[in-house]
Parts: sequence; C-alpha cells; structure tokens
Amino acid sequence: MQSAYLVLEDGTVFEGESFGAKGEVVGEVVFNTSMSGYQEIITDPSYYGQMVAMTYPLIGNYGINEQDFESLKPHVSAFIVKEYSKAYSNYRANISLGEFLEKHGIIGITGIDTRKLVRHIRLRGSMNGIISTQTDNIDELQKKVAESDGIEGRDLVQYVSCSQPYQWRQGSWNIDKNDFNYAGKDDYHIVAVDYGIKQNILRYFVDCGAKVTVVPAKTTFDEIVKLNPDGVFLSNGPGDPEPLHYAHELAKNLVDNNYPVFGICLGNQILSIALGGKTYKLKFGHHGGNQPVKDMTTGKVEITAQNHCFAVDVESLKDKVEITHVNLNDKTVEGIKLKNNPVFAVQYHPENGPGPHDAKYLFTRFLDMVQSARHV
Ligand SMILES: NC(=O)CC[C@H](N)C(=O)O
Repeated sequence: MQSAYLVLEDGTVFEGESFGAKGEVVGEVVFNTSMSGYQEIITDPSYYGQMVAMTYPLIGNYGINEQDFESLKPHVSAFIVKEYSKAYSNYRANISLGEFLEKHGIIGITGIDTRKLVRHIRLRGSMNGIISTQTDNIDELQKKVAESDGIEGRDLVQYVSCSQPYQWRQGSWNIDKNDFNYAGKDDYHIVAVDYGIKQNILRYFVDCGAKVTVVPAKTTFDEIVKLNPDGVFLSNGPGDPEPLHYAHELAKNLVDNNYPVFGICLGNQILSIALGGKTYKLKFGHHGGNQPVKDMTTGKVEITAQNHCFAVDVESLKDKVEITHVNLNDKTVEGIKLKNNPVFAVQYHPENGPGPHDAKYLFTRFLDMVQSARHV
C-alpha cells in the first residue's frame, strides 16, 4: 500500500496508508461513532465537504452491496479508518469498500490512530484537514489546509440536490422477499424537497402509504402548490443552513399557507430560520447511531442516528415553537413543533440508515397530521 498523510488545520500530522482513490483532498474532519453502516454513511449527501473518521476500528469487512445506498454515489470528501479490511464477506456484497471508493474517486486512508484523532477533535473542535497520497512534503500540505475554506457560509446543497423532479416508488428492504417493497397505496401525496435527501426517508414515506414526488432544492412555492401535495417534506442536506435563502423563503410560504410540513436535520434548521430563528455550529457535532433523545411529548427516550454540525438556537425561537425533543447528552434541542400549524421537525434521523429504528414513529406522526389537516 502507498503511504498517505492526513494533516489538520492546526498542524497535527497523521501518517497512514492509502486505499480507494489516489490524490489530494481538503475537507472538514468529523468523526462518526456508528459501529456499522459505513455504506450508508459514505453515501449520505449531508457529508458533502466533510471527511469522516470512523471510531469503530475495523471497516470494510462486509463490503458494499446494491441495496444499502442512501444516494447514488459516495459524498464524503474522504474516508478515514483505523484498519481497512480488504477481505469482505456478506451474501449481498458485490464489491469491496476500497474498490467502490476508487471507482468514485474518493480517497480512503487506513492505519490512522483514530482514537487520537477523535480525542483531538473532541478537545479542539471540528477543523479542516487535507489528505494526500501524492507528497510527503508536510509543510506544503499544512500551507494548503491553512488556506482552505470552512463549510460555514457556503451553499453546499447546490452540489447534491437533484436537477429534475421525479417520482419515488421503492419502500423498505423486505428480507423475506429478498427485494424491496414497492408502493401499493397512494393514500397521501408528499412532495419531498431534495436538499441532499437520504433514500431511506423516501422508502419510509412509501412504507406509510404515500405517493412521493421529489423536487429540486430551488423549486418555488408556486411550483409546489401546482403539484397539489397533502404535505411537504424538507430534507436533510450538507453544510450551513444560513446561506440557503431560497429554502428559508419556501419554508416560510409553506407555513404561512398552512401546509403540513415535516423537516429532518437541515430541513429542521431551514424551518427554524424561516420562523425567525438562528442556528449555530456545534463544537464537533453529533455523528453516529447512539445519541439518546427524549420525546418531551411522550416522555419516552429513543436512541437515534444523527449527523449534524449545526444546531438550532431555540432561544431565538422563543414563544413561536414548542420543544418536542431534547438530546440527553448535551441538552441541545432536537425537535420542534409549531403551536398552531401542522408543522414539526427533528434534528436527528428517524429514517436511521444506518442506525436504530426507535424514531420511525415520526413518519406515522406526520402522516396522521396530514390526515387531520385534510379535514379542517
Ligand atoms: N444531516 C443533515 O441534514 C446535516 C444538516 C447540516 N448540514 C448540519 O451539519 O448540521
């Protein structure tokens, strides 16, 4: 294997070996604490602009399959692991992780002391890094990473949203059929605005009996009205929610016109800004499948999948919303709902993909809301 370097913005250097594509890339370094699900993680469009370090030490041992994609291709800038397993074994796998990354031009780096890297980020906060398989000139790499831009203030959604509307018919994987379920019912029409949508969200809507139309991020309110939706979904997506003015405007129009709205992650942040709120960047974010969240409306605690760097400053929304979910690790707000409109959103990922399934009930909660809104 060829050697590769990871150099952080603050000058810290890690040496490892390259797997996947060769080259050089800059991105924000974040860590993910999920023990499995690397395929879903690397294909989650919300990671665009970020390189992900897995805390679980052995990665790659079940390969990559045709079914577990969250989008059509990997979106991480690079992938950082302690030990890459070239050998893989799974009845569904058809390609190794390294081959998959190489095919899509994504650099992987293995042999990294990920415990040290994660402790560093926990103490100092997320920061940019550069990975290179091309040079061992550390000074040059340090200079490049010091000059690179962070993710704040940039619209990254434009790089991952679809360009044309489309219908989605696939439901969840059915292990007995060894195939996906497909839409049978069209009880509701949900328009899902694609800011970098994860496919499991769409599968869950289909499971719940919805007909789903996915539309590009810059679709206007008038265009959505023409599609005659029963409810509108604001998706997850990469980067900073602040510069997405077109999305804030859409969310404001939807709320003002009393449409049922459900937001996940970036969708929650967009909705909060549209309501007059603010967001802020967390020190190192929440990325993983083991985040405890309390549903304040039922008192139940759920273990959730999360992937976000920004959070909603709920003080800025005081009196306008009810807090429905709170993260029990750091008490950040993980869910809000409007008092007088059929609108709610969560900061975490009820679609799991990968992660625990505890929060799937939110899809039913939304479709119940859509159902009630039809009768008012
Ligand atoms: N998964 C997401 O939608 C992430 C939202 C946003 N990009 C953040 O990092 O907070």
